[in-house]
Amino acid sequence: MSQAFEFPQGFLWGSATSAYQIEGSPLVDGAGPSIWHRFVRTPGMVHDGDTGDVACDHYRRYKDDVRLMRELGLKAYRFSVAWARILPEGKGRVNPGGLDFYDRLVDTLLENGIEPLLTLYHWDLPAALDDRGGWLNPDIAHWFAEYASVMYRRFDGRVKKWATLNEPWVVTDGGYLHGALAPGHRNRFEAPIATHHLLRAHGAAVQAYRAEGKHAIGLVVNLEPKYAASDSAEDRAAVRRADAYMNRQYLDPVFFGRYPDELEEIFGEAWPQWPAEDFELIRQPIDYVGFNYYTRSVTRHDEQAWPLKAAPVKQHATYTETGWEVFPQGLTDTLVWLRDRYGNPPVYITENGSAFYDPPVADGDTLDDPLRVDYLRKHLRAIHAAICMGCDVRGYMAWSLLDNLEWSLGFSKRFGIVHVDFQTQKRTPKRSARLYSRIVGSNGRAL
Ligand SMILES: N=[N+]=NCCCCNC(=O)[C@@H]1[C@H]2[C@H](O)[C@@H](O)[C@H](O)[C@@H](CO)[C@@H]12
Repeated sequence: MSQAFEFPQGFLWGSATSAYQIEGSPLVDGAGPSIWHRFVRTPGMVHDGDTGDVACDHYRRYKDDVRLMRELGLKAYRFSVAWARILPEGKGRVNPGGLDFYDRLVDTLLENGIEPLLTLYHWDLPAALDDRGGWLNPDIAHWFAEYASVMYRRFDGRVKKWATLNEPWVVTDGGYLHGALAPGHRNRFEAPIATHHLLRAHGAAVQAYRAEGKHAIGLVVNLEPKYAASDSAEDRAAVRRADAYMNRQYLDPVFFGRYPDELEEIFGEAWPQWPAEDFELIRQPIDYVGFNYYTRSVTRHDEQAWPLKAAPVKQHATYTETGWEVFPQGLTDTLVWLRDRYGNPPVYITENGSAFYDPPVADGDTLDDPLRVDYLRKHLRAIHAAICMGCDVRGYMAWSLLDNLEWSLGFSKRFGIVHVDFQTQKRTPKRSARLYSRIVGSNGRAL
C-alpha cells in the first residue's frame, strides 16, 4: 500500500441511502403515506411500475444491513428519516411506532461502532402536507421545523451530524418544473416558489436546532460543474445560467443571503421578489456543506432549451447507465470552487457513486463490477487531490450501500456497492465493496 493517497486522520468513511429507496413497509406501525407512495401508483411515472412497497425490505432487515456495514468496516452511515413515519399527517400527532423504528436503527448503528448521519428530508413529503400545497405553501417552514424539533429532542446526542434537506435542486427541478419526480408538477411559476419555501424550511430547521441541538447541522446539495462547450460569448453565458440554476441557487442564499442574479433572467416574470426577512432566516450559519457529486456538464447555448437556454454536449468519454459522464476532475474542481466561493467550509461528500450494468451474481460471495471499481478509485483520488489543495473535506459516503429504488427509474439502475436480489432480498457484496473496505481500513492507502 502506498502513502500517496493517505487521507487525514479521522476522515469519516461511510455509505449512504434514503428511506423511500430502501425501507419498504411504507405504511406499517402507524406511518402515513408519502408523495412517493402516491407517485409510484400514477401510471407511467415509474419504470416497470416499480414501487417502494418492499424495495430492500430494510425496515425489517436493518440489523442484517448494519452487520454488513460493520463487516465492511464502515465508520458511518448516512440515512434519511421518512417524515410520515414520525408525523403521519405531516404535523400534529406524533407516531410512536415511527420513532421506535429509528431508535432501533440508530442504536444498532451505535452498538456496531457506526456513526449515524441523519437527513431529515430526502424527497418523501407526507402526502397530507402535499394536500395542503406541500412545498408551495409558505407554512411548510413551520411544519418542517416542528418535525425537525421532534427528531432533535429524540435523537440529538446519539446523532451528531444532521442534514435538513437532500438536494433541494432536484426537489424543485424534478418535482415542480419538469415533473419527472413527485409530486409531478410542470410549472415554471411553481419552481421558484418551491425553491424559496425549501430554503425557508431549511433555515427554520437550523434555527430550531440552534435552540435544541448541541452538535452539527448542514445542507446537502448536488453540485455539477459546468464547462463551456466553446469560448463563444453565447456558450459562456449559457454556462453562467446553468451554474447559477444548479450550483449557486441554494448555496448563495445560505451563505450570502441572496439569489444569483441569473435566476431572474432565467425565470423572468415567474421570478418572485421575496421579503428581506426571509433571507435572514435562510442564512442561518450551517456547520458543514453536504456535497453530492456524480458528474459534470459540458454546456452550450441552446435557444430552444427551456428555461435555461443551455444544453449539455455529449463527450467522448465513459458514461454511466444513468447517462452521466465519468469525470472525476469535476469533483476536484468543484471542491476548489466551494473552498474559494464560500470560505472553505467543512464539506462531507454525502453521495458519490455510479450505476453500471452488473453481470448476474456468479457463485461465491463477490460480484465483479469493474466499472464501478474504476469510478470509485478515480473519485476518491480526486477528493485526495482537493484535500492536498487545502479543501476541508471531512468524509465520504458512498452512494449507495445497496442497490435500491432509483426513483422514476425504478430498480433498473443499480448504484449499490452491495448487490440486492429483489426476488430473494439476498445481499452480495460487489468487488467495489471489497475495495472500499480495504480503502476504509487503510484510510486511503489502498487506493
Ligand atoms: N443530468 N444530470 N446531472 C446529475 C444530477 C444528479 C441529480 N440526482 C442526484 O443527485 C441523485 C441523488 C439522490 O440523493 C439519490 O436519492 C439518488 O438515488 C442518486 C442517484 O440518482 C442521486
